[in-house]
Amino acid sequence: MKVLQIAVGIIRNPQNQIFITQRAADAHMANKWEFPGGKIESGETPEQALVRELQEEVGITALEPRLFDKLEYQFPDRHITLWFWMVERWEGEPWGKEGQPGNWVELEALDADKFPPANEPVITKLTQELKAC
Ligand SMILES: Nc1nc2c([nH]c(=O)n2[C@H]2C[C@H](O)[C@@H](COP(=O)(O)OP(=O)(O)OP(=O)(O)O)O2)c(=O)[nH]1
Ligand SMILES: [Mg+2]
Repeated sequence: MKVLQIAVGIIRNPQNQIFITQRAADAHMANKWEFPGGKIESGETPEQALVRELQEEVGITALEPRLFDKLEYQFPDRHITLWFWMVERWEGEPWGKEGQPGNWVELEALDADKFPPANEPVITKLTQELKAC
């Protein structure tokens, strides 16, 4: 059983849009949409991993990310811990740097069915927060 720690960024602009990317057809959770990010490597803090992954995958440097949520999820073949960072300031403009599709979507239009099942609670939390504003 694989045990993985994952750091991902919820990249949110002032118009309440979120930048999401699509996973490759040959990856775990193939073709699902995701918050960009990836595995925390040994010796890295979750925040360092987030900054590195966002540079590698979407070409931005996250500034002052804040931890929004931390979730555990058991897949049939792996157990993951997801660190979700809210990223509201960054340098550069996000794009699908590894050739993956990327899109800005309205926060209220985020569809949990298009994401891996592990993301459902965080998507609910995000859309509820918006209603509370
Ligand atoms: N990036 C990302 N991964 C997610 C999300 N939700 C979710 O369950 N996952 C899972 C899918 C994968 O099993 C794992 C992330 O691994 P990854 O494939 O992005 O890892 P990585 O970027 O380091 O890629 P690699 O080069 O090691 O393949 O977490 C999400 O919103 N974003
Ligand atoms: Mg990744």
